[in-house]
Amino acid sequence: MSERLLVLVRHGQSEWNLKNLFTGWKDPDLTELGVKEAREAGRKLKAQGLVFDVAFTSVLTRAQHTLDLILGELGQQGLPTSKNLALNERDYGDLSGLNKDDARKKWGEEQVHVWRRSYDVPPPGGESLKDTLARALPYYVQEILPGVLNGKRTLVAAHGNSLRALIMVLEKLSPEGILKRELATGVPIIYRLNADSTVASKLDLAG
Ligand SMILES: O=C(O)[C@@H](CO)OP(=O)(O)O
Repeated sequence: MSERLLVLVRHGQSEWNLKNLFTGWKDPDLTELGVKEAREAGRKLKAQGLVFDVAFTSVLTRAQHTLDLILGELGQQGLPTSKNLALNERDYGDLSGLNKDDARKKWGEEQVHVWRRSYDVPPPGGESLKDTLARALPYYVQEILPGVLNGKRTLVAAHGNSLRALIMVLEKLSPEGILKRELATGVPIIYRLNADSTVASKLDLAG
């Protein structure tokens, strides 16, 4: 049976993660720690004996830089890679660039939590997770999943919320279930899929 391998990894810490700013479609690069996290992710995947046939990422620097660093650790620079806006972080609209603690003071903890983690409530001028899923899921189903089911060992380096959208589908999470799901920066999650595209196994390389 061919290995239906799909690895998801959120980018390493970005300059705006460090400054606690809503980022969305803004395009900061990785911090030094983010670079280290990305390299460590590559080392962990290499230690698992993994080799990839194809990679996917967003059009944002922090995800592309993370992917490059991971592939460097794997000795797989130049791996065929698709870069697409469909995998971009959720657009935080009017909140982009604002400090998250300042936002909590202005609008309250609960409202900010709803904007950050709920399924269908968008931040002002931005995308809800549902909106993000509406662009990420078709891309996953049409561009990523067919290769995985045909045995192409696949690596996806993207963002906290675009990956939460995919994980909601992969792990069949409800809107309540996805509410409390967080993705650490630079921590690969290794999925192996069944022939019917459901999850056979999941390994989170945290710690
Ligand atoms: O600001 C953002 O774009 C995201 C990811 O960094 O933040 P949050 O985790 O609050 O959705």
